[in-house]
Amino acid sequence: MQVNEFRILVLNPGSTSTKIGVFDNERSIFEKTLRHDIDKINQYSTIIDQYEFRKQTILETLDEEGINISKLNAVCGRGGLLRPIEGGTYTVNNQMLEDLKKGFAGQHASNLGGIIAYEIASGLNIPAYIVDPVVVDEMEEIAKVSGIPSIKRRSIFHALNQKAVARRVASEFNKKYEEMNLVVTHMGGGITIGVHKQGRVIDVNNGLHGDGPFSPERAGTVPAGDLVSMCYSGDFFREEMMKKLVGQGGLVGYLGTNDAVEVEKMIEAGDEKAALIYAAMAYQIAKEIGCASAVLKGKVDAIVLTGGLAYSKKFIQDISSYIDWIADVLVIPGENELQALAEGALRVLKNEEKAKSYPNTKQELALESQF
Ligand SMILES: Nc1ncnc2c1ncn2[C@@H]1O[C@H](COP(=O)(O)OP(=O)(O)OP(=O)(O)O)[C@@H](O)[C@H]1O
Ligand SMILES: CCCC(=O)O
Repeated sequence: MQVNEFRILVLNPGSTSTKIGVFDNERSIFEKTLRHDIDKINQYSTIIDQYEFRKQTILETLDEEGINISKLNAVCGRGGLLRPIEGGTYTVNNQMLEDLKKGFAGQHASNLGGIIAYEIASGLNIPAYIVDPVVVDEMEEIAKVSGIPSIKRRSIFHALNQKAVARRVASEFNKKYEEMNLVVTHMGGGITIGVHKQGRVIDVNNGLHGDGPFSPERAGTVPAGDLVSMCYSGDFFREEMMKKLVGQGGLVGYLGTNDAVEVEKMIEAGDEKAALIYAAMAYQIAKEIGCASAVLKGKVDAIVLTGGLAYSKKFIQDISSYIDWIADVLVIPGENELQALAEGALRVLKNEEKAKSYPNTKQELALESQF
């Protein structure tokens, strides 16, 4: 390593895997997806209980790969369901650890990111960070009004990938992220459409709890009156209703799979129901992009499509046919979350940005968990 080069370990825990990477500055020198046996995962009653097992698996893998962790300068994990905070790189502190452990805004595998990063980093006396967790909240007040006074719209979305992709697009335009107006659509297991106005995501659908287009495994917005009737029908427990929204909604609910590749095979084989549902998912995404463009009053520099579904030419064509009159449509398939974590930590290590302290404000600290 040269002077001014920083070695960063990055960790992105997902529901059945943990993606890890080691970066020398922006350059990846090692990346691996550690797949966890589903029976092993199911032995633990909560996500937090998986902490020791996942940490050991990471450390053993680094050892097997001959990566000497004493050479690390920082560890950076994907942040989880914390209090709503603005985007950026945060130092993992005691309040954050407490909120991640109890799941301040719910249980999510990414809650483990900050905890494991902290545990590895503190043993090495180096800093631990998280970057752009799913609860990044830069929404304007007007966007939070729901129509029922006791319900506030919430910002839960693919902040890490959306912001990384938006920065990349800005640099392709030779501009700063803060100079661009972008509509960024992440299309994975969940789907979120963010209105990026000059470096802030001023409106976005809550991709986790039933809002926006339906997705491979989530229901998105559904007719509210019918949902209330189902809840009170006596036919379903609360957990069953929640699963209809997250896990068993969307493509899973209609077609029994969350795999869009599989759905495209069904369509090629002449399955008309699959064709209708897949077309409806593209239609709902396009409608949401239209809404996001209205928030920007039509001043949209580009529409960006990213996430796993962006690998599908058919799906991209279908969405584009509704929205390409609004602005150029840029396609950046997949997600680059490990790179984004490394870059977030690096901006701080190089003193280009100051690490933020969690929580940022007294109002954030005063919030009470609803979970
Ligand atoms: N080549 C492809 N063509 C069509 N669909 C694809 C292709 N590759 C991946 N997908 C689909 O993308 C979806 C998964 O996307 P992704 O991997 O971004 O999700 P995830 O990481 O599990 O969830 P999330 O992005 O919400 O965190 C699946 O429906 C998968 O079938
Ligand atoms: C919407 C938050 C990220 C996810 O899909 O789990």
